[in-house]
Amino acid sequence: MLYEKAPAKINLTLDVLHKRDDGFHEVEMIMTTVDLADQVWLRPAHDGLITIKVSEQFVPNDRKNLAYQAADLLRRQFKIREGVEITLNKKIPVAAGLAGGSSDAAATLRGLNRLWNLRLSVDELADIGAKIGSDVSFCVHGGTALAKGRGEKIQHLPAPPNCWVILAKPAISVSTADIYKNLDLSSIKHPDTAGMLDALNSGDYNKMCSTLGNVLEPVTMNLHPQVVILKKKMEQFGADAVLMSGSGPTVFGFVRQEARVSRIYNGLKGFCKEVHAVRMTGERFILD
Ligand SMILES: C[C@](O)(CO)[C@H](O)COP(=O)(O)OP(=O)(O)OC[C@H]1O[C@@H](n2ccc(N)nc2=O)[C@H](O)[C@@H]1O
Ligand SMILES: Nc1ncnc2c1ncn2[C@@H]1O[C@H](COP(=O)(O)OP(=O)(O)OP(=O)(O)O)[C@@H](O)[C@H]1O
Repeated sequence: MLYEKAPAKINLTLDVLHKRDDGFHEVEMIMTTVDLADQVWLRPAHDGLITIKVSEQFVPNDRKNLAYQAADLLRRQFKIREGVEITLNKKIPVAAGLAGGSSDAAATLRGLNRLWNLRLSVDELADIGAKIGSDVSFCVHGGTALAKGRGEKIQHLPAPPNCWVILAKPAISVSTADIYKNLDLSSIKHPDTAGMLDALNSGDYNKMCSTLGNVLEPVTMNLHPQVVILKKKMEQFGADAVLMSGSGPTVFGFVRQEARVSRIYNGLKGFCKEVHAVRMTGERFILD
């Protein structure tokens, strides 16, 4: 049996440049992995079938699961006869804007590359991942990156300055497609992507805090006022900067002072079930 870690991501920036002819949006976003991760186990199956066992009741255990799609794609492309039993221990909140499903798919690609001895590079795996979902390429690489195109064009960046990240997910589910559909391209307030790149290149914590921005945040907030309330609470409890990740509804806050972490965490726990205090790992997956 083989193990792979599947970490969550957060968006430090998310900008939409325009809508493309294929219906997707051209994005420019800076993402980084955090140390909240699903656990993925892969066991060879000699019956030639792909099966999914998943700890979370609301996550599909059939071909709708992105990890299934990852295995299926690799099997077809490389004409593999063997099957695989994929066990997912979900730790990342589902439908949260944290790329949980995408990261499971990415971990499955990395793991099967080893299990089936395919000798593919990270870039090759990321290209295959792009066929499954826009976030999968980034999740194959991990670390910190600027993603362009649909999200699949990756440029690596230095890890963010060290701090705590408090994640809080309100008890609602958000459909990414719905949020993009409700985005009004004529009224976008673009985030300062260049400023965030400077902040990362110079390791400037305050600049990172002041250049956080996500054009999907007002869209999700408009549909789900709980996100507005959560962001305000996190600011009131003392986070240095707060933003919604991806299409939401998870909100994250940066904190440098250790003493404030438990205050914010405990304060949020009072009315929000899913709260995590994590760190940005900057950990990139490099295959040998
Ligand atoms: C919001 C983000 O998570 C930020 O990282 C991503 O942009 C979305 O990534 P994802 O969930 O992997 O998205 P996909 O599964 O590829 O697409 C879900 C839906 O979101 C919309 N979508 C997604 C990505 C993109 N660049 N433009 C889009 O318009 C499309 O309607 C698509 O049908
Ligand atoms: N392995 C998986 N883990 C979680 N959800 C999955 C998985 N495979 C498919 N799904 C489906 O995908 C939906 C979105 O789940 P996911 O946790 O990936 O969302 P997300 O965090 O918003 O992702 P993203 O940030 O990439 O948009 C779920 O409601 C579920 O039905």
